[in-house]
Amino acid sequence: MTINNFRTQQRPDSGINEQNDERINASEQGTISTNPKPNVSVKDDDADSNCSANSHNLADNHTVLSLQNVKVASRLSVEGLRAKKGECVHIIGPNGAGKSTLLLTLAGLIEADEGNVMLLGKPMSDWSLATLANVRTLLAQQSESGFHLSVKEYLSFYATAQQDELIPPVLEKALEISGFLNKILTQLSGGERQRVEICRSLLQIWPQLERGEGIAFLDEPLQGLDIRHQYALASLVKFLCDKGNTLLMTSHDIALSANYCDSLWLMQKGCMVAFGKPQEVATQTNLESVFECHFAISKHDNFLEIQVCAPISLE
Ligand SMILES: Nc1ncnc2c1ncn2[C@@H]1O[C@H](COP(=O)(O)OP(=O)(O)OP(=O)(O)O)[C@@H](O)[C@H]1O
Repeated sequence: MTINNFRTQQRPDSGINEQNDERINASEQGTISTNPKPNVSVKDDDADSNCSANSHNLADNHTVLSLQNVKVASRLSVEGLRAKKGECVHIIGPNGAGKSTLLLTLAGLIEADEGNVMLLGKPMSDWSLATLANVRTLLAQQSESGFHLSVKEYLSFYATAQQDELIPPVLEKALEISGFLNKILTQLSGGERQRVEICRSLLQIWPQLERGEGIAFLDEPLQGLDIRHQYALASLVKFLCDKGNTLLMTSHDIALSANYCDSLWLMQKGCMVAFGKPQEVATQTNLESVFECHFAISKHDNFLEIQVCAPISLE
């Protein structure tokens, strides 16, 4: 298949990025074994429910995304959350906590069994996937394309005709892709590949991101990146949010997330156990309870330092 033929058919990864253009029905296996009893301090007063940080007031014009009483099979149960325009949200929690499930539900790719998910004031069920693709973008985990294309060919599917450069300068600065534009996708290293996928996902809605009207969901974008590119990506995400875009990303780097987000969402066993300002959520009590290991937290030059400070016992 030639590139031109290909272009008229579909974007090369459309089957991956939009999950075969079908919303996943939530009634699948997978269990949350027990309701978590997070011995954590959530910032709201009435936190008696095992599985709830409190609902935000959702009646706010600046709300881009919100959900209420959402349940996804036995994988996710969240009472109320919202993301405001320009907000940079990082979602943390142990493996299997429900971070990806929440992200995909908010992105409209998993249909909730119960509850309401609203995007820009409209119920998620009223959005077609085709329209959604123009409003928000998603970097899924394992979203690598296996096509025999060069990086340049691959990214050109996502660039708009109005773009002066294939890769806008700010993306190039953070992701540094131009050095391997002519390489074939399958011949890139894992981290290079991830940088291309991040670029691809942002190019998909670049005009909206430039106007400060974009919404992006990035599932573990730091995966595979070296430390400088991790922090460059965090800066890029923050930069885009400062322009008015709303970005949500999952992360396993608690320290990075706590320093680079406006709101930190902490999940455990399918539930949101705390959310809000990073220094209020990434507390020693919360982190030790959820991750079941010892943390040392300190602040230097306004930078939160968070590290595991004792070996994990295997006995
Ligand atoms: N397609 C699926 N069908 C059924 N259950 C699933 C499916 N995908 C994930 N699960 C289950 O849902 C729960 C939450 O998974 P999810 O991928 O959202 O966690 P996560 O916090 O993103 O984890 P990780 O940090 O490992 O990526 C887990 O118990 C998982 O086994």
